[in-house]
Parts: sequence; C-alpha cells; structure tokens
Amino acid sequence: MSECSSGSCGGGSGGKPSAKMKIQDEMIKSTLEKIKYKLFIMSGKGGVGKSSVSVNVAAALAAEGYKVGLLDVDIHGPSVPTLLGISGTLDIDRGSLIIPKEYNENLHVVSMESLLKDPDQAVLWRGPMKTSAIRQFISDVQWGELDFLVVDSPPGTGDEPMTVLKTIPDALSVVVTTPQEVSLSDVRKSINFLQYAKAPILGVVENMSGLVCPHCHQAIDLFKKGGGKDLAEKYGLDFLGAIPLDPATVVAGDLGVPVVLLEEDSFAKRAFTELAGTIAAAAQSSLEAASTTNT
Ligand SMILES: Nc1ncnc2c1ncn2[C@@H]1O[C@H](COP(=O)(O)OP(=O)(O)OP(=O)(O)O)[C@@H](O)[C@H]1O
Repeated sequence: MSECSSGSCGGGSGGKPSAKMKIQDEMIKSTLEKIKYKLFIMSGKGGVGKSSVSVNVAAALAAEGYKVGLLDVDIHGPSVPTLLGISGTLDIDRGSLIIPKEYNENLHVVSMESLLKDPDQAVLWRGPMKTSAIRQFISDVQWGELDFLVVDSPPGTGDEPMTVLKTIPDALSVVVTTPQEVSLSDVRKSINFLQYAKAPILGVVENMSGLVCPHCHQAIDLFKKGGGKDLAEKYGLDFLGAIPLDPATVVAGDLGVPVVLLEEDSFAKRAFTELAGTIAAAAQSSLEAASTTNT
C-alpha cells in the first residue's frame, strides 16, 4: 500500500491535485473499468443491518456464480470481518498491490479492519486519512475483473460515504432502513444527501420488517412495517425488498457465515436471496438505461 497516511495529501479535499493524486486517479479509473456494477450500501442510522445486507447480498450473488468483491470502509466499526469470520492483515503481491481475502472462489473481501494491528483499538483518524485509505482500497487492491463490487459504509453522511461517492461516481446506492420513524427520519437525510451528490439510487431496503413467530408462524410487526416502502414511494425510488427480523441472522453472524449460505432454511435466508436477485436485475436495468441515455 502506498504511503499516504499523514493526512497531508488532501485526498481530494480541494486544491490542485498533486502528481501523485493524478497517478492514483488513473489507477482508480483502471480498477473501476474492470468492475461491471458497483453497489454502495448505506443507511441513515447505525445498527439497522447495513452490514448484514452487504454481506448476504454479496454472498448470495457469489453463490449465483457472479464474481464479487466486498469492501468494508467502516473504519470505526467494521462488522464485515466478524460476519464472515475472517481476520488478520492483508497480503501484498510483488507489484505492491493488496490481495483481497478469499472468502470463497467467487467472493473476495477487503476490510478497513485489516489495517489495524489490534482490531479492538479505537481509531482516531481525521477525514483526510480516511479519504486517503478509501482511495487506496480501490487503487491499490488487486480486485481484478468483477461483476459486482459491494461497498459497506458507516451510517450517515460523513467522510466515508462522501469519499465513496466521489471516487466511484457510478456506484448504485442501496439505502437500508428499519420501519420505525427514528430510522426513517435519518434515512430521509441520507436520500437528500445522495440526491444532492447526484448519486444514482438503486432503491430502498426495509430490514427488521416484522417478526414471524417460530411457534405459531403469526407475523408480529415489532418495529412496525411498510415504512421503507412508503418512503421509497414518496421519493420516487424503487422498493427493493423487505427482510424480516429473524434470529437466524444473528446466529449466522455469530458463526461468521452469511445466513444465505447456511444449510438450514430460514425466512431471512429466503428474503436475502430474493433481495440479491432483485438487486442484480435492478443494477442491470440501471446500466442499460444509462447506456441508452449516453448514446
Ligand atoms: N433481519 C435481521 N434479523 C435479526 N437480526 C438482524 C437482522 N439484520 C441485522 N441483524 C442484527 O443486528 C445487528 C446489527 O446489524 P449490522 O451490523 O448488519 O448493522 P449495521 O447497520 O451495519 O450496523 P453499524 O451501524 O454498526 O455498521 C447484528 O447483530 C445483526 O446480526
């Protein structure tokens, strides 16, 4: 990984780009040209299941035969390594490029956590350092040819989401919310932020959408239901799907295996698998629409 962690390089924070940044821009461009669809998974509020959506969608797409990269840019609370049961630092190849961790043949992963010597250590990075690290995780990683790059970002509209959108302008945003008002009000800010940044939005996902009682199979709307769909309608966005609250998701996360890859059937497994299919179809339509507009 190239040296740029002093925070002084600016990382795209305005001013004239240095020669080093121009070279990095070229490397980013060349990396992104080899990736067909870029998905940016974001939310307004923490803990709504953004990383669970990222990991399960990535794993379900990989299980369908797509080549998938998963990039976790949440420096303050990276959950992807835990949810996938991976740890340790990343290897570097002879050309000084980072080699992503292989989760399985079709799924390769890079997490901000791999930068930390001690994963339990608090990170005290300022904006330019985060910007620099995220840019390097695109320019200096040997992602190769991918069908999908799934980017899991921290909640809100801070440095990390802004850097991802600036670095990957064609990233398709997937907005994750839970049904209750406290999450919906934060996600409205995120949608306004995406619209302000002119980022293409693929649609909205409602997670923790009702709980099916494992005994009587009655649905209980613990956090209410339907708020994500209403929100999508209000903003003229596509509603991509609803994932129920399901203890299988927590069990899978603690085992370090995405629920979609567990042998056992569950409501969450079915919903995440269906969501991945909907996202793949929506991404394809979005790319086709963009190429029609550009011709
Ligand atoms: N549909 C679900 N059913 C049950 N538990 C869930 C569901 N989705 C997520 N969880 C659990 O909720 C917790 C938070 O999920 P997750 O880490 O995916 O959220 P996040 O939005 O990425 O959080 P953060 O803001 O910390 O990045 C985890 O323990 C996860 O297993």
